[in-house]
Order: sequence, then C-alpha cells, then structure tokens
Amino acid sequence: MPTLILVRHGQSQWNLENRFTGWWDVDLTEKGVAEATAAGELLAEKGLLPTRAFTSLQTRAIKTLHLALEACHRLWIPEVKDWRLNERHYGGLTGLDKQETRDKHGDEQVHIWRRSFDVPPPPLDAGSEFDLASDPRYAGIPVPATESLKLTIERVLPYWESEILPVLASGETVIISAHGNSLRALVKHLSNISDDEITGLEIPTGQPIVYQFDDAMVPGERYYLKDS
Ligand SMILES: O=C(O)[C@@H](CO)OP(=O)(O)O
Repeated sequence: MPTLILVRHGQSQWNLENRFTGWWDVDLTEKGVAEATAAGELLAEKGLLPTRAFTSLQTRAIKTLHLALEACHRLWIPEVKDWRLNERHYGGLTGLDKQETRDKHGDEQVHIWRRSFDVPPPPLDAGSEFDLASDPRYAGIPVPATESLKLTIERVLPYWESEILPVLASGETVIISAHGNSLRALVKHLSNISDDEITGLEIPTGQPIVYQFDDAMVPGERYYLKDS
C-alpha cells in the first residue's frame, strides 16, 4: 500500500531564537538533531521504512532527512531536493524577532501574517541582507519576495502532483522532509481542510505524520506515527 511520511525539520536555530525564518537557511539546534534522529528511530521501531525521499533546498530539512534515514538505516535510498518544498517565504519579516514584531504591530496583525490563508507578509526589499537572488542554489529559480500560504500551495501542489504522487502511486513508501508551512500546504490538500480551518493547524517539529493511500490513490486519515 502506498504510504506517505511527512516530517517537519527538527528545531532550527531561529525556531529557538523566535525569529521569522522562511527561505533563510538556518541550521538545526542540538535539540533539532535529537528530534530528527528520534524520528528515524521511530520509523525503525514501527517498521515503516522509506524507499524514496523528497526534501527542500534548505539545510534544516535536508539534515533532518539524513539524520532520520541514518537512524533507520536507509541513507542509501534515492532522494530529490526541490525549492518547491521550501518553507513559505516570509518577505520583509525575515530575520525579525516574532515577539518584537508583535509588540510593534500587535498580536492580530502578526497572526494574520503568520496564519491567514491569503495575506502575504510585506515583501522583502531587493538588496536586503536576506535577499537570496544571488544564492547559487536558486539560480534560474523565481525567488519570491514574499508568500502567503495560498502562494505556497500554488508551488507545492504542482510539484506534489507531477513529481511525488506518481512515485507514491508506483507503491513506494515516500518520506518528505520539509517545513511547517510547505507541509501545511500539503496536509490542507490531502486532508481536505478549508481555507478557514487551516489557520488553526500547526505541524510539530520532528513528528512523523503518516497517510496511507488506497488503490485509487485516495489518502486515508492522517495520523502521527507515535500514536499508531
Ligand atoms: O519562521 C518560519 O519560517 C515559520 C516556521 O518556523 O514560522 P511560523 O510558525 O510563523 O510559520
């Protein structure tokens, strides 16, 4: 039975520092490393062993994938990295402290920027220290200046449909190591969550989420592997 495993990267340095991160490339903390390893140990313990892997172009997701695969002795499986699994771009909020931004703009405005479906944060200024236009990993890629969840869905879902779903449909056990909001985009689609309800969905770090698909590639209920 085709099985999909979703893992949000372990705690990152800016998760710890409470800073808006988005496309900025930050590393895992020690806790994040432990979470990623524990995710792989759980896969091994439950006998749910990935055969194909997908991740973003961001260090925290790539490392989480590798640590988890190492822990379940599956570092050798084929993996693909693609920018369309990146975190949503946080625009002009990138690098700011989340609490200081709340103090300045109010809780409601920050909640809208963080969790509304279609209101993007203010765009990042070209030439900002967080501008990734000249990062070689994004050569030829249209780096956005900001993204709402809606805009994130508009690049995650075509990638899901064209690159991941066919692999899954061939009977593989696919692991996707990605980010809070690129995974919210996917879960919204797979679990048929409305635009309003998605604002309340949070994805915890390092906790494998599982979907099993039937012969018609209809996903079943999602569940946390730790609860199975
Ligand atoms: O900073 C970010 O990029 C994300 C994920 O850590 O934060 P948020 O919870 O605000 O979506």
